Amino acid sequence: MSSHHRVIAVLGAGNMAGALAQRWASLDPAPELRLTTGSSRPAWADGLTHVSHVPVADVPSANVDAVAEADVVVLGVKPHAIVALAGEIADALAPGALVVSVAGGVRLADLASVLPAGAALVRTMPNTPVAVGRGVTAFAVAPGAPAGTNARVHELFAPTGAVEELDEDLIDAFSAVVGSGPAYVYAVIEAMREAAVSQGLSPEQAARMVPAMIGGAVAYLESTGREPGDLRVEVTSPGGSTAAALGAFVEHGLAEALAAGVGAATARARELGRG
Ligand SMILES: NC(=O)C1=CN([C@@H]2O[C@H](COP(=O)(O)OP(=O)(O)OC[C@H]3O[C@@H](n4cnc5c(N)ncnc54)[C@H](OP(=O)(O)O)[C@@H]3O)[C@@H](O)[C@H]2O)C=CC1
Ligand SMILES: O=C(O)[C@@H]1CCC=N1
Repeated sequence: MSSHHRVIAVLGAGNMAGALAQRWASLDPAPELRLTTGSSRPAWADGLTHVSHVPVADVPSANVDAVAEADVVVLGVKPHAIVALAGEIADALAPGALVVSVAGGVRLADLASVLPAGAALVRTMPNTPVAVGRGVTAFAVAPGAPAGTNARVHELFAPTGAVEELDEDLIDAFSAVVGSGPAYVYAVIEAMREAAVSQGLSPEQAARMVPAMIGGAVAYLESTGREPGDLRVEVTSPGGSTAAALGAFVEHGLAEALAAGVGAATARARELGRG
């Protein structure tokens, strides 16, 4: 990480922004990280000398204090609270500070309206695997942001996994697939574990085997570059046991269920953005 990002303030270091902060805290050299929360304590930061934490319940000016001379300011609170938070810290921002929203649904124009004109503002949609450097993040840069803002975002997010610029109008759809996606995968893992146990495997065996199977399937897909449909056919002997399972998936509407879920998430993100 270059000298551009020496001090990172993470305001609202909860599940998502805290996952980003954990990744940045693990870098060598690590930036100085200043975390704020409402009242909760991010236990992962205990004992890390380059990470400070102040809850606003203890120090009402914690957000404004954390922003002073910060190179990057991450706004990590819930969508309904983010515009007020941006307004709260607007006057305290260092000139040129990169302001990063992670809020679902909330549009750049709404954030820009409370920040200094020409602020280096970006809207991002990360996912929680950023904590281990395997996230997938999309971002859109505010129209009035300085040239070079895009490169700063790439540099900041490079250690967290994949990152790509996306038209702001597509970020809600990206959120519904990739931002929320880890939850879908964990729901599948939970259901597969239950199914395994109902067929007689022990809970411990299922807990070990199911994630290893999913990791292996994804690694095989990625390392061969083959199409998932092709790899599916490779497993599915005509008239065999996999075909029986895939037939049951069609009968029970697996593809329709996934499409309905992604549609519902996109619609809900748009609603959240409207407040
Ligand atoms: N979870 C995810 O996978 C993803 C979430 N997002 C977005 O991230 C944002 C946060 O979601 P998530 O991390 O899940 O929620 P969390 O509740 O875990 O995080 C919100 C954080 O904000 C803190 N907070 C509340 N009020 C203030 C305040 N006035 N000043 C400073 N901090 C405050 C909370 O502290 P306390 O708990 O003590 O009140 C908490 O640490 C949302 O906008 C969401 O859309 C985006 C992508 C993925
Ligand atoms: O559930 C949410 O609203 C957020 C956005 C994407 C993932 N979590």
